[in-house]
Amino acid sequence: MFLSESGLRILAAAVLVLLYVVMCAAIWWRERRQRARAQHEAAALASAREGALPLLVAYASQTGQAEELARETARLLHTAGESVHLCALDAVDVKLLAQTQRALFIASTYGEGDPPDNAALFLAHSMAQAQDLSHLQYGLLALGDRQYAQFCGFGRALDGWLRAAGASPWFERIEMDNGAPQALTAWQHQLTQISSLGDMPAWEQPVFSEWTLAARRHMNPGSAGEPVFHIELQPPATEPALWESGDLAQVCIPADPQHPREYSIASIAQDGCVHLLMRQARREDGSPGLASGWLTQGAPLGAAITLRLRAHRNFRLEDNLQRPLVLIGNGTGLAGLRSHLRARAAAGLGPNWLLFGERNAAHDRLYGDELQAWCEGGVLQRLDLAFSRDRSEGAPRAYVQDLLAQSGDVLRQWVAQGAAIYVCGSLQGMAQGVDQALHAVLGEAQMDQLVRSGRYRRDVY
Ligand SMILES: Cc1cc2nc3c(=O)[nH]c(=O)nc-3n(C[C@H](O)[C@H](O)[C@H](O)COP(=O)(O)O)c2cc1C
Repeated sequence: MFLSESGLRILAAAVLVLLYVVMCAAIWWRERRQRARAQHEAAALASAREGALPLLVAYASQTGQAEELARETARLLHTAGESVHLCALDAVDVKLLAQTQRALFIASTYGEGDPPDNAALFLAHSMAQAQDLSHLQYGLLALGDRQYAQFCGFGRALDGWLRAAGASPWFERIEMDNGAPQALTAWQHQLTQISSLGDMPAWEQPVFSEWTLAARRHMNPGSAGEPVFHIELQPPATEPALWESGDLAQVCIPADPQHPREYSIASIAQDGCVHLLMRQARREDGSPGLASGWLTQGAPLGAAITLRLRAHRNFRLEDNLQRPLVLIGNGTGLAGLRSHLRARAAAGLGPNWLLFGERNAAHDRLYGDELQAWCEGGVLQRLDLAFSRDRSEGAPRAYVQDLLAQSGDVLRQWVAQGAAIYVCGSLQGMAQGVDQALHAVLGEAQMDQLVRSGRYRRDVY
């Protein structure tokens, strides 16, 4: 039996609608399962030792390393029979501290000795006042990198504040330089001392697997900046590769396997492979950077890449899924924003507004066709681009933060309608400037409220 042309069209439309319904149902089902799992985890952690005051495990984490260590710490203590309260430092206030007798803090440092975003309010409010914490015993693991002048700056400040408030450290602050395993061993040792509940179960090591370098495309030929590449990595056939938009990929490179590099994922799980947007870094002698040089140039197509997906909860959509989104970034920061836009396009969610900055329109329109198609298809309700080097003689350079200042009224409207703001890209220059512009347009109180409610999220480096 043959169908007429209109019959075929109806059939094709019906199949499309069916596929769409199945995809929506799958997304809904996955979210339901994730929510149930999170509730179950929280209830299980809290109920381990009925009656005992829970041990507080609080993390200050920007890209999730401290958070990951805090989760593993909480899991171990819980398995050892402790009742544990796990949360971000911003969720800790004076009242909670007054009721807490034992606490573990795991805190990283950002900017130049600054706290991560999810500890900024704690610093501004709780740490700004003197408190009596003489009832509190605590342990502290500070994460940092000795290449920065203010090594473990925030962890040290937190430790100093706790001591000044009369809290008693169980042990001297442990400082972890760039993920050094010795610090982790010292931390694990201290945990066995604190819990005094018998042997601690083994710490779960992160598991890497072998992915395949499947494609690589030069994105900005002729650019005044360093070359940028779109890279596709195929998961191993044996493993389902699941991640959420906003998550990170950790890559181990052969020349430096002890220090995995982290990149924002530019694709979504439905794409079937991880996309990265990577700029080739240059060393002082002009040679390509160790990791970016290998991934953008050294490794041949088909090469095995040792990779692990890492949840980046601070930058996921989570509760903001149904909200309007304002996405702001520059350069390769488009990666994290693109994953959100692809997720929004797949789920048919909006409205979305992208503000993006690069150097020259002629060479640096990263994913330009895709952005154009999203504008035409309605995925992007608004697209504002700032090309800093395309300026008329004598005019000042315009950056993405300047676009924000120009669109103040529109931004205020979007936020009034419940929008969440996501920023991805370089901290120096872009994210700091954007933060100042947002404060100028929206005001302190509104920004405080956005941070508190998880509507201002950043993946900045
Ligand atoms: C933009 C940026 C700024 C940083 N600034 C500092 C710093 O001032 N002092 C420091 O010790 N570490 C600094 N670090 C290193 C982080 O603290 C370190 O990578 C940490 O492991 C990150 O943990 P997290 O993923 O929990 O945020 C910085 C890292 C980045 C990307």
